Amino acid sequence: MDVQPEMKTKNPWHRPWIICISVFFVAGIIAMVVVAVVQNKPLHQKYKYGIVLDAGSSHTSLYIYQWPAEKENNTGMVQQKLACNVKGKGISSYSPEPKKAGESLKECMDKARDTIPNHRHHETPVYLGATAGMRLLKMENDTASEKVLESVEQFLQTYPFSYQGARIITGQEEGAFGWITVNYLNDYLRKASGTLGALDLGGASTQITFVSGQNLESPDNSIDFRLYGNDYQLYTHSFLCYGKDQVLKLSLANEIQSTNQQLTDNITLQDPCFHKGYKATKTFEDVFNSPCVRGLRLTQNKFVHVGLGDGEACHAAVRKVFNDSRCTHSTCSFNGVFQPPVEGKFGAFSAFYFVMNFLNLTSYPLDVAKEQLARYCATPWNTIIQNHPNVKEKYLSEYCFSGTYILTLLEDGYNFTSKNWKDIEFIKQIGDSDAGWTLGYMLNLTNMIPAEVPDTPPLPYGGYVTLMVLLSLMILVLGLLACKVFRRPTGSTQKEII
Ligand SMILES: Nc1ccn([C@@H]2O[C@H](COP(=O)(O)OP(=O)(O)OP(=O)(O)O)[C@@H](O)[C@H]2O)c(=O)n1
Ligand SMILES: [Ca+2]
Repeated sequence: MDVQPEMKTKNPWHRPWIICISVFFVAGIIAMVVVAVVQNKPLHQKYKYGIVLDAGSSHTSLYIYQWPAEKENNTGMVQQKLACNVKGKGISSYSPEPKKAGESLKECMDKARDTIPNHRHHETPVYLGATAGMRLLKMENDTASEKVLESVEQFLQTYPFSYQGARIITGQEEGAFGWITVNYLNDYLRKASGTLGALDLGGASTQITFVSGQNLESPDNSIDFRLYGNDYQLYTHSFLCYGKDQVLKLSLANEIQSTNQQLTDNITLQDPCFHKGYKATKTFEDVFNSPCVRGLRLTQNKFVHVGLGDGEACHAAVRKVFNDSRCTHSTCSFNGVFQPPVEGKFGAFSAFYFVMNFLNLTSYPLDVAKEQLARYCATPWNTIIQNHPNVKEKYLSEYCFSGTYILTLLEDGYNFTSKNWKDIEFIKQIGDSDAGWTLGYMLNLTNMIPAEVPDTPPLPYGGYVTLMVLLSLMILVLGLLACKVFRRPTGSTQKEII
């Protein structure tokens, strides 16, 4: 019968306050675990947005960028959400009817309005930057370029976004922001170890930008940045008129002028850069209607453009668009422009990529690329059309010329060699974002690339919560163990009870 008092003393759960404390302990732990799980669960992200329109010489593209709202100042957070190609030609082509320049953007702007959540519209900045096509129009006709810009300005302001301006960006900006884009997307800016040079080829201009350890002899070619605590001295140059469409005009004009034929109707231009069997009637105006092409201003007269398909002769013809004379610096690229020797790795994008990718030449050594291109140029026009039934004939006819121009520009112009050719990577996108100047432009204008490294807590938030829960669990277990040890009845007390 004396068993009963012994049981009562040994089982602590019969004491209400112990039950109470235990319930609170367990509830506390459950609460902590729930908080940790909820906090660490990927949040339903709230994004902010920015829109940049790239008004290029050949066409306009609209880009929507997005980034997590609460991580505005963190690095590497901005991504491309949407790219929309505006139908038709570039805005500079609307100079005879400027009103239509603005309206041409409607489809893509409507798409932007539908893509970005309504409650973000009013705070979403919209920028339009125009490049070489508008630079040329401004040179030719300042009033016409103002009217085109006014037209796009007025049109963009009819949308509910935060309009931030439409302007012609400089060649230096185009080069530098392209460099920022590719280095931001590769996450090279926070690391002090190496950056990626940027090569951009458009329809009307081309840019080369890289970090050079050399003394930059010409101030026009030098840009300094301090980004994430690192200083960069960039070499950059933009060659107006050396985009692939303008160079084609330059080259045709050279060839026409060297035929020594009377420039009347129906002269024949035998062109090594077009395929054998290619024949088209073109007007002199098509060739001479640009401020890049000096000399003749013949209007309605026509010529017959006939292909010869001779890669070597094409290379010789393309070389003539570079003027190698008079370099007043220690080293030059071409046309007397200062350029230190190329250094490090390069990303080559826009038409560098479109053309080299079409020709399947993105991953060969220079010598092999030259051989393959010569073979492509020698392929008869009929075969080319049969092999690419879905490519517009105008574009198809120009790839031999464009490929030859790209190899010539890189080797003879920028002085790449077969040794450092492998340092050029032909890229379209990095992750899901297109390589180009637009992202860098927006990052700069929204102050999203700080000069100094932003202060960050030593632990990420999720890690912090997990650590706190683990520590609490450990303290709890230790507490319970301690309770058990201290409450274990000693032999003498047991005896007393018995
Ligand atoms: N898929 C594509 C897209 C474009 N192009 C050609 O590539 C050239 C350059 O295109 P792009 O880089 O878009 O030039 P723009 O930005 O319009 O010109 P710029 O930068 O000189 O203002 C143009 O001749 C265009 O016809 C191409 O061959 N294949
Ligand atoms: Ca461009």
